[in-house]
Amino acid sequence: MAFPKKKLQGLVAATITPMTENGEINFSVIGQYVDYLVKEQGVKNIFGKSTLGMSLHVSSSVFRRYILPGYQLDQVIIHVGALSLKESQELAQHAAEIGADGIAVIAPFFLKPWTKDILINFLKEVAAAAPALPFYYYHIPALTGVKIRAEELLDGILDKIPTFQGLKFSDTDLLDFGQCVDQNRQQQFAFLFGVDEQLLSALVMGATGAVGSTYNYLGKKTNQMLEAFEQKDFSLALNYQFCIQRFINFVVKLENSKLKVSKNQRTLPLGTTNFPFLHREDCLSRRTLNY
Ligand SMILES: CC(=O)N[C@@H]([C@@H](O)[C@H](O)[C@H](O)CO)[C@@H](O)CC(=O)C(=O)O
Repeated sequence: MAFPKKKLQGLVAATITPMTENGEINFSVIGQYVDYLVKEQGVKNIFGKSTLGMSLHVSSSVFRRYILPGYQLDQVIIHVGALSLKESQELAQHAAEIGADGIAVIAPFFLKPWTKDILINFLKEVAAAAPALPFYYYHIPALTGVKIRAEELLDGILDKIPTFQGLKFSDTDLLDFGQCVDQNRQQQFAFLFGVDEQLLSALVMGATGAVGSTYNYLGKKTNQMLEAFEQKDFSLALNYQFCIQRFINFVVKLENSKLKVSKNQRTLPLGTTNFPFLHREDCLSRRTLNY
């Protein structure tokens, strides 16, 4: 069985994909990006080929850059979900070759698995293509349209996928999430929550970490919330969560207004902007972060 160097916990940033003006991947800023995450946001794990970073469109070879020695990242998890099993297996093998610390897979979303067994068999085949890598199931039903409950999927999962290491749960169904934790207390699974504005509720339900887009720019603030929670200062933790909620609401409105572009304006594809660097100062105004 594969075990990670250490259990994946704390914050994991879903990576953006830095682009040049010409729409090419901007490899030259990746070092700076990682430095910024580690030193300014206190985030030491990344989730590559994320939903935020246009997962299915970005070549996994980009992530070779993040694994270079000297980058101070604890773990690099690479999402290897794809529409075909073969492609997903190739991505899994590639992730192993480039030295990733784990792989994650979403449910195929075009020809969807309609039972738990079909989904498990798909995941099992992908996991088997990288048998030395910890495997995470990426549950994001709103985007895949696959509504199989995570709790059902996790039932007996180690018999099928011995490398199973945890769940990335990007859904607001806290009952399902809580049941996953409750029914797997004997296991050392990582329970990584993926709805950043609800993280505090998930911590109460037993989340061991979080994967999300906002840790690119709210990592520091969210780490303060984790610290307050750890210290059992729940009132302070709640203040942080509300502050984070207000901020995300502000960013979503800002992004929506940017998407309303006229016919002649050019816009970058979703998730490929250099947003955290461009707007950080504007967004971190006292008004929005006042808690
Ligand atoms: C639907 C979606 O993109 N959810 C985000 C959240 O981090 C989300 O952006 C955040 O909670 C703000 O709504 C993550 O769960 C997704 C993620 O980790 C990824 O990009 O792979």
